Amino acid sequence: MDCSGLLPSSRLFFYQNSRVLSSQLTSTRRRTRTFAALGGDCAASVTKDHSMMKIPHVLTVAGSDSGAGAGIQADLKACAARGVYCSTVITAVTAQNTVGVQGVNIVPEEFVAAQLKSVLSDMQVDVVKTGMLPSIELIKVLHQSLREFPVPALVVDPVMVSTSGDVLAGPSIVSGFREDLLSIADIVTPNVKEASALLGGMQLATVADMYSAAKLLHNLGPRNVLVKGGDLPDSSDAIDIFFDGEDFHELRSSRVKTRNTHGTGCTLASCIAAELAKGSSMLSAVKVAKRFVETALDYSKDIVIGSGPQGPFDHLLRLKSTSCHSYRPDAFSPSDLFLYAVTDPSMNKRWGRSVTDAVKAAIGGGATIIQLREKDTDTRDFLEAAQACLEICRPHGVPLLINDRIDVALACDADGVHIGQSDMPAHVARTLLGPNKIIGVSCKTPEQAQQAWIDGADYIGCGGVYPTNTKANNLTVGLDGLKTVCLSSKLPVVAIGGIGISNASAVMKLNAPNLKGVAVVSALFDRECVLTETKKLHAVLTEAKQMP
Ligand SMILES: Cc1ncc(COP(=O)(O)OP(=O)(O)O)c(N)n1
Ligand SMILES: Cc1nc(C(=O)O)sc1CCOP(=O)(O)O
Ligand SMILES: [Mg+2]
Repeated sequence: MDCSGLLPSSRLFFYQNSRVLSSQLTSTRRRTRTFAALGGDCAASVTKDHSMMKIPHVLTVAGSDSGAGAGIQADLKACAARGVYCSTVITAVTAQNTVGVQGVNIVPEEFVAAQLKSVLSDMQVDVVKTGMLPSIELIKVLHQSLREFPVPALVVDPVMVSTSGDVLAGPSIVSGFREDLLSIADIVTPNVKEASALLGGMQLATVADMYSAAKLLHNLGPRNVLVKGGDLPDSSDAIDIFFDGEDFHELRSSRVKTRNTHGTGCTLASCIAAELAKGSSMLSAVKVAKRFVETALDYSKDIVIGSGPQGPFDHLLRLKSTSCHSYRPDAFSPSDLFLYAVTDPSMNKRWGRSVTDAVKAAIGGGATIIQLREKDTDTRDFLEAAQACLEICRPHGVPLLINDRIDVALACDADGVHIGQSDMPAHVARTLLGPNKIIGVSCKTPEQAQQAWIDGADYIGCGGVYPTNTKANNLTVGLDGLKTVCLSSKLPVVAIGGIGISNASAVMKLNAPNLKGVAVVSALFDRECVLTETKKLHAVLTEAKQMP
């Protein structure tokens, strides 16, 4: 639904420009990849043809953290890690370390206005991201500057309290956010405490409360809302609720056990801004950002900086990792394996649907990853189908993998491949695909699982858990075989073979280590309504996951 007719004029400007942004930046995105591959800033300076090269640009309007874990410093590092240029407007200078905040010096309004003018009047900013805005007056200054120099998108991180519990903006700031910023924000990213403050003290104790808060916050005007549940007690996952005004998405990542969480909120919002600047859809930007934070926290969980209770983490891990198991920023999150839909051309033909309709319906029902297993399809048709399916998957942030055909994956820039023991060896696929693509390998034994890990795979598919008619002469390993492989695997595992609504729960309740989800073909695609069957399977898996 297009509601732009109902919006105040300044908001209309943001909307129109946001729409332009993604198409404008499609070509920029490709250049960004080359830019990153060549090694960041140097690539720009060695460009020989001097043709105009627009680099995605985020302006952060936030406070300085002397300890450099959060604030402006986190934003700069996050944008650098995501390959995006970042300019800075400093609203306050804090004396801060891993113990807490020792002092705050607010920058005078006129000087914040001067910084905003300097950047916005000269540079082509794609996204403004806000952090610490310590007074209502500063919010008004920002609002006025954005009227004068409109930008394509605005990410509002409503910072009020630091991770150490120190107050960075008083309660009166809430009215500033509500009156001047939320109505022009493309996304607002409060944690539960901030969401509660923005909603007048509403109690937020459960995931259900987060859903209600997301809806209520959306009513205040932002185009999208992300309520972050990292502070909710009693949850093994970090659960965030994303709401775009029509659909909710429950986004999960594993909760990393570490003291080094200072600056996660700033980093997440900056990553969202960076991905938007590169041309991503909002949901995809949020998913990539969440994955980046999870990976950076995991990478940094044991580092020691400072002696206080809240340490910073390391944003620039990518520059330091060299092994084939090193961090790959755009790759893969194990939670993607939750509901893995694998297509089959003969089944889709039997039910009179195209592969694109099948993929659309599977995603609509909650599939978290798609594999195109188009056996016996002509290469040209396979490539066309893959390109069309990528257009469907990308806006939803759902990875698309290609079965067997590395050439097809390379040709359409798919997110990765799934290969078996008689396909190309995984280490060769890794060499061909590079570090940023997802590689899954079929394994029936612990030895194969070990080899997949050595070869640089991202996950393994283990089956057949039950007998199947979909793959001829397939060896059934059973639940016991699955458990044995899961116990030995260093990689996340997805179970496959004869799995459907009636037995998915039994598979998940094995509670085998590393088992992240189920992969299914016939239970989704050899049915009349893919959407209904996917929704049913999603519900079964969600319930099984919640069982102790
Ligand atoms: C998720 C997943 N697991 C296993 C397979 C089987 O792959 P492979 O052994 O290469 O057999 P084919 O699918 O190529 O017949 C899979 N496709 N996906
Ligand atoms: C493609 C495939 N691989 C398997 C393995 O055991 O590695 S079983 C399988 C077919 C899975 O189809 P369905 O969900 O219809 O049983
Ligand atoms: Mg294969």
